Amino acid sequence: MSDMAGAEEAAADGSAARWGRRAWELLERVRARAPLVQCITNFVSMDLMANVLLAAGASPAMVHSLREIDDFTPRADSLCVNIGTLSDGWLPSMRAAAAAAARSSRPWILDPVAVSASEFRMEACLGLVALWPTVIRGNPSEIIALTSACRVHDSKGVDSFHESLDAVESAKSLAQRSGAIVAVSGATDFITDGQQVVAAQNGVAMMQKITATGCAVTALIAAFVAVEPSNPLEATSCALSIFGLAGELGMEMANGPASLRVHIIDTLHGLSEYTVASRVKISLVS
Ligand SMILES: Nc1ncnc2c1ncn2[C@@H]1O[C@H](COP(=O)(O)OP(=O)(O)O)[C@@H](O)[C@H]1O
Ligand SMILES: Cc1ncsc1CCOP(=O)(O)O
Ligand SMILES: [Mg+2]
Repeated sequence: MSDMAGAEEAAADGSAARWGRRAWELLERVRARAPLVQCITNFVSMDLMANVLLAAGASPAMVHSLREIDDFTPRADSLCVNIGTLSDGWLPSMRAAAAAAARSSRPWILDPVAVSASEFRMEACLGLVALWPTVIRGNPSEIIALTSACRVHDSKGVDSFHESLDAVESAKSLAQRSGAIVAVSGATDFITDGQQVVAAQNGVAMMQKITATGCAVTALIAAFVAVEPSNPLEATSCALSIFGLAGELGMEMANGPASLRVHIIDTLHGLSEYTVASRVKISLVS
């Protein structure tokens, strides 16, 4: 091996080791502090989202009545807003909670589920993006559609019909315009602040066959950002990688999507320092 190749490998190893330690540090912080994560989310995802947050050590609360926002949102450590089953009744709560979180300097995270499915969803999301989300996490089709503010008529609803790499430029542009960290999930998750791009490469394809895994990882990001609000780029990258790692290890015991769902929750609960430090795959792309 040449000196240069050796130095590059050492640098890559050093960076991988640093991300492994960082992911463990933030998971430990979530376990120690049990951040209260307010979730205004779709009916499909409520159970998985709450269980993923609990398994990671956070404290979920599905609180969505407009009449509770002023009392509750400023006391939560972070807020997760998910438009998966959007209705006229819930949109004012989402707006009020996002504004309350921003006012009380609490991080809040947006999941623009199926944003291109209707004019109603797109307008709602654009309005929410204007309320300064800390992070926006979507699948590639959602991030591309939201960035161009366009309705894609061959949309597949909540599932993506693009690869995550296809959405990196859109993600950068959305991050620059919104001031949010933007995360695109997929075989490789890409996370950007509009300048730097980080890749998180844990996960298994079977995770796409379980409804609400995307919603659940967005809530996990909310928990990680709650304990590391000053560096949402790193917190988001670590949350995505840890969730993917739970998927990888869970898949070793699973027979299909239903048992994988259970094993993801169990694995997340039991992750050890050694496993996280040695298996997290995060790298700076640019
Ligand atoms: N092909 C894949 N290989 C590995 N992990 C994947 C793959 N597709 C999605 N994931 C993971 O599954 C989770 C949900 O992502 P995704 O399916 O893109 O979101 P959504 O459910 O919102 O469409 C993420 O943690 C992501 O990293
Ligand atoms: C099936 C479905 N329909 C409305 S919301 C929802 C869940 C979407 O979950 P995810 O975005 O994590 O796949
Ligand atoms: Mg989704």
